[in-house]
Amino acid sequence: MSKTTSGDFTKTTGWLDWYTGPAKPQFQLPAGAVDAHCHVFGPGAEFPYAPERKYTPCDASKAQLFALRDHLGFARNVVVQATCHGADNRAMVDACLASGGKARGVATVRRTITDQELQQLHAAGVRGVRFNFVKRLVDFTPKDELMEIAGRIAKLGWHVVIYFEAVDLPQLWDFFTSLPTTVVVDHMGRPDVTKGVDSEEFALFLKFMREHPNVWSKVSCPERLSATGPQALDGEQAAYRDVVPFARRVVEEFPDRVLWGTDWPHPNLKDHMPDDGLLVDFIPHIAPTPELQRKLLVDNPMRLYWPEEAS
Ligand SMILES: O=C(O)/C=C(\CC(=O)C(=O)O)C(=O)O
Repeated sequence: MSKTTSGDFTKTTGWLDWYTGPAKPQFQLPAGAVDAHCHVFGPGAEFPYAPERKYTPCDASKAQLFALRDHLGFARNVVVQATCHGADNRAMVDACLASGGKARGVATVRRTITDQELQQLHAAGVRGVRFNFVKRLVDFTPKDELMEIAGRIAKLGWHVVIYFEAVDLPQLWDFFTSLPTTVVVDHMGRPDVTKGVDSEEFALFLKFMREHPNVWSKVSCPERLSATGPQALDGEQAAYRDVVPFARRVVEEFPDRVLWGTDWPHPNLKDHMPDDGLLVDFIPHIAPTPELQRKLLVDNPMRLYWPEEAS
């Protein structure tokens, strides 16, 4: 059944709604596992979508996110501000506050934010800001504004999450490598997997991580990166095989600097919507040992988002 968008909003034409009734994963997540990349959308009637947004999604509430967390076997979430909410962080903050300490957040902020507002975000559970360079999602923000924000949030012990396409890494390199914080790359910098894991493009990404110990990567979103599938649908236990070598390479070379997340509710997918239970079953293909799984799903996200509890 198609899902709705409440308030004065109409979903973008062709919008794919998140999957209803996901499978129970066959892979059993380690105790304390963190879904370190997911979003909430609205609901629009309560938390209006931003005027500058590039898409209007179906609603995806905090209650629906928490139900998915429990169903899949995660203990915690990191809720990342989605561009459809611009720099209005209220929906993400509301989810963090309602989670009883089980969610932390990544915000989008402008240079006009006051120190007091940053403190309020911190108190709500925000531990990072996201800088988005994907042109179909956001308008350009000057780098001096971003660097100024990075300097301010560094003082709070936060990190910067960056989202970009692989072809843009060379031109963004100098900016990224001068950021003063831990830097977390979304979705491995979106490699073109048809070029192969030994391509120059992916080698540059690995070099970026190798030469900069403050750079981490989310090895998430195979459903976005895959060219040949198979899709995580209909019980498929070996989905997105073309993405596995990329994520596995990153997990094995940088086991202490990787994170994983569902990316629920999967904004802007074009051809299919994955079954989130089967997406979880992707994890042992990229992190084949219990030790790698524990680092990816528990130790690393706890160190970054709940350092006061990390062992
Ligand atoms: O959810 C993601 O990570 C990826 C997105 C959406 C996004 O980043 C956003 O709207 O903020 C994408 O590739 O369209």
